[in-house]
Parts: sequence; structure tokens; C-alpha cells
Amino acid sequence: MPDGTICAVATPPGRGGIGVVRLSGPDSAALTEAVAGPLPAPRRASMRRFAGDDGAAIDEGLVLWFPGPQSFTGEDVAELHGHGGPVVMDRLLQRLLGLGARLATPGEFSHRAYLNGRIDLTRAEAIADLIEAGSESAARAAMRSLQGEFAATIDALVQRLTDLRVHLEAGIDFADEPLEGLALQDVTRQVEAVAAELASTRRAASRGQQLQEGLSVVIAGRPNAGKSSLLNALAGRDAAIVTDLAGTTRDVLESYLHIDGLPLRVLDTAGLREGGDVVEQEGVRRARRAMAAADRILMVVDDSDAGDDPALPAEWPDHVAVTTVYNKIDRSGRAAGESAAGLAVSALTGEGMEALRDHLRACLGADDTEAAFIARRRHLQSLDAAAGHIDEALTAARAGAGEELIAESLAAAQASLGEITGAVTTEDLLGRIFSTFCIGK
Ligand SMILES: Nc1nc2c(c(=O)[nH]1)N(C=O)[C@@H](CNc1ccc(C(=O)N[C@@H](CCC(=O)O)C(=O)O)cc1)CN2
Ligand SMILES: Nc1nc2c(ncn2[C@@H]2O[C@H](COP(=O)(O)OP(=O)(O)OP(=O)(O)O)[C@@H](O)[C@H]2O)c(=O)[nH]1
Ligand SMILES: [K+]
Repeated sequence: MPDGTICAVATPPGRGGIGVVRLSGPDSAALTEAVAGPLPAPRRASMRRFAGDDGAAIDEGLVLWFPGPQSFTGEDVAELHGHGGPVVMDRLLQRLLGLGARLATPGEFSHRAYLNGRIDLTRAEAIADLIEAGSESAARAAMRSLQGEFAATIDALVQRLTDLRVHLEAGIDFADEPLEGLALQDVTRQVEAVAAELASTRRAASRGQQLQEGLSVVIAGRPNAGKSSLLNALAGRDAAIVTDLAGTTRDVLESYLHIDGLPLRVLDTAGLREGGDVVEQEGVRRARRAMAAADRILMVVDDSDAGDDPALPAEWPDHVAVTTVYNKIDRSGRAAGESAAGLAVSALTGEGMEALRDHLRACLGADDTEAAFIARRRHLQSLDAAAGHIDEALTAARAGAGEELIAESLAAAQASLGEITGAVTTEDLLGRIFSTFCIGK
């Protein structure tokens, strides 16, 4: 699949002190020599003149030469560090293309690094996530994955499954009798241990995904409880329309905000009530869908309205954590801040809003971001699939089923985990992953 010598500007477009053009592939040495003269010693920066095809200088700068396999991609790599102007960078690139290099596709350097066994998929993705990181905690989590912690955890799980399978498959080969007694108990215990380990990895990965994509918080409640006002108070701007008409918000309104550098995706929703016109009914359906998919629901109650109470909208999705927010305390007189009942705020005066922000920080695990791996949806899906197969194995083991059945489920779990690090992949998956990277990465 890696074919030819690729080149791209590795630094961001625009003007900068320095701009880097990177080359990877079999002709890197010849192309670099054609432009910049003799190659410097491996991994030693040397000053060179970069010549155009007419021999006139395009720029002068540093050349770095990384003979494969000791390079980022594992292939021969060269870098031309020139002055970071768009015209200079483009002329250098055009010169290399004229000499026979091909423009790299997005993520192609990382893709080659993966194919050459230099980095596994979690590390390739961590590089992209590190570049994209929008907060310090997301960057830290990306570094943990880049340094291989996520991959090591997955590899350890796969190893345990391999050991178990060997154990079971040896049983298949050498005994006609089903697993019983101690042996079966032992297998069950070990599968349980894998299930627990998998669950804790899932938690760390899901924390990492939240750090990257933002905790999704849905503001829900009865019409006129002050949901849109609460969103505006959190966002610090007029993101949503506020009126004293019940049923103002009809659709789901999405806002991204940060609390102490931690990303939040906040959804304002239509007030929950029966009846109303078709538009409002559709709004309520969408609100319920958003609630079911949320990481947390802020259930807003109008504290100045004796008729509003948190128990009213009965059908909460019970897998989603709910925080009750008593709003309009400027009218009800309740003391601001957090209590056992929930949080008391006034979206109008701002009382209690700091306590609400603290609460959301805590929901995001702001004090515990060290334990997170940067993770993507596809990782969580693979972890869930693996957990499903481990469950099957457990059910089979507990029911005293045959070794084959248990081993088969363990193998399926292994395959799901293998998708995370790229031990098991398809062209299609790789294409989808690397095409989202930036050019030059
Ligand atoms: N100039 C420059 N800076 C960069 C990169 C790059 O490609 N070029 N990187 C690109 O992402 C990152 C660093 N990643 C790299 C990873 C491995 C190797 C490398 O040459 N590895 C060899 C030799 C190691 C050594 O010198 O001891 C090896 O592992 O064998 C280089 C960069 C960030 N900074
Ligand atoms: N006194 C007081 N009024 C508030 C407070 N928060 C919101 N309001 C008022 O309550 C009314 C409804 O506010 P909204 O933010 O539109 O309420 P909502 O829950 O989004 O309403 P729907 O979109 O109809 O579901 C408006 O007149 C707001 O000004 C508050 O803390 N104190
Ligand atoms: K309203």
C-alpha cells in the first residue's frame, strides 16, 4: 500500500518563523540531494541552499536526514526547514513534485508509520488527538495514549485472553470430558477478572473521550422553568431565546463551552409537557432523545412555582445521571448553592451559578483526569463489543458449557480488542481513521 515518495508541508499554513517540508519514501535521499546538495549525517541538522529547477535559490535552511528504518515512518525521511512563508513553502513543494514526489494524502505519514509497525493505531490516533486537543487535560490524556499506556492495557487484556484460550483449547484437545469442578470454577473466576479489568478500562477510555469531545449535558424540565436562561448564564452569552411564553424552545439547541478549560457540550431542549401543537410535540420527542443520549441531565425546576416539581416528568432514562437544579431562587428565597436535594440557582441574578459550574467540573472528573486515556467512539464500541463477548463466555462458563463455546466467545472478545490497537483491522477502517488527520501528519 505505501507507494512512492510522498511530500507535504508539515507546519501550519500561513506565515511563521520556520516552515517544514517533509519527505518520506525510497526517493527521499535523491530528491533532497537534487534540491539541497549532499545529505547531512543522519539526524544532524545542516545548513543548505534550496535550489529551484533553474538553479536559483528558493530559500536556505536546515536539512534533516533520517535513513529508514530509524525514522518516524520507518522509511527514508528527509525534512527541509525553510522560512515559513506560504510562497516559499509552496515553491519548495512544487519543486519536489516536479522531481517526482507525490503530495501526501491526509495522515499518510502516520499511516505509513502504522503499516511499518512504528506505531499502533491507538498511538497514531493519539498524535491526531494531541494536535486537536482543546484543553490541557485532553492534551495530557492524549500523551498517555501516545506513550502507549492505552495500547499496553489492551495488549495485557488480549494476553490474558490468549492464556485462557490456550488453557481451554488444550482441554479440548486432550480430554473428552467437559470442564468440571475446580477447573470450571477457575476459568469462571479468570473470565470474571477479565470482565472487571475491561470495565475499568472502559471507564478510563470513556473519561478520555469526554475530555476530547466534551461531556454532554442536557438541560431539561417543564416549560418556562428557565432552561434557556440557564444555558445563557452558563455560556455567558445569549445563545438561546428567552421569553416568558411557555414553549419558547422548540428544537434542541447545542452550545459548546469550557469550564476551566474542560469542554462541555450543552443542549437546551423544549419544555416537557403533554399536548401543544405538532411542532412542540416533536420538540418534546427530540428532548427525550437528547436526554437518553446525555452524559448528564440538568433537570431544571421553577422553584417559584409550587406546581413544578422534579418528579413530574416521570420517564427519565434511568441510565443517565440527573442533577436537579432549582431555578428562580431570587423569587422563591431558597438559599443558593449545592445541597442534598440538588443545586439552587438563579439564572437571572447569577446566584448559585458558581456552585453549578463546580458541580459540572466534578461531573467531568476534573480532579481525576490523570487516569484517562484519550479514546474515540470506535474504541468504546470495540470495548463494548469485547465486554459483550466476555459476558457470553461467563454465561457459558457458569452454565458449565463446553470449552469450545467458552473459547469461541473469548476469541471474539480478542478480535474486538484487536481492532483498538490495529492488530485486527480492515483497509476500510484504516482509511476512515487516517483520512481525518491533517495533511503533513
Ligand atoms: N522535526 C520534526 N519534529 C517532530 C517530528 C518530526 O517528524 N520532525 N515528529 C513527527 O511526528 C514528532 C516526533 N516524532 C518522531 C518520532 C520518531 C522519530 C525518529 O526518527 N525515530 C527513530 C530515531 C530515534 C533516535 O534518534 O534515537 C527511531 O525511532 O528509530 C522522529 C520523530 C514531533 N516532532
Ligand atoms: N425571576 C427569575 N426569572 C427567571 C429566572 N430564569 C428564567 N426566568 C424567566 O422565566 C421565563 C422563562 O425562561 P426561559 O429561559 O425561556 O425558560 P425555558 O425553560 O427555556 O422555557 P421553554 O423554552 O418555554 O421551555 C423568562 O421570562 C425568564 O426571564 C430566574 O432565575 N429568576
Ligand atoms: K420560555
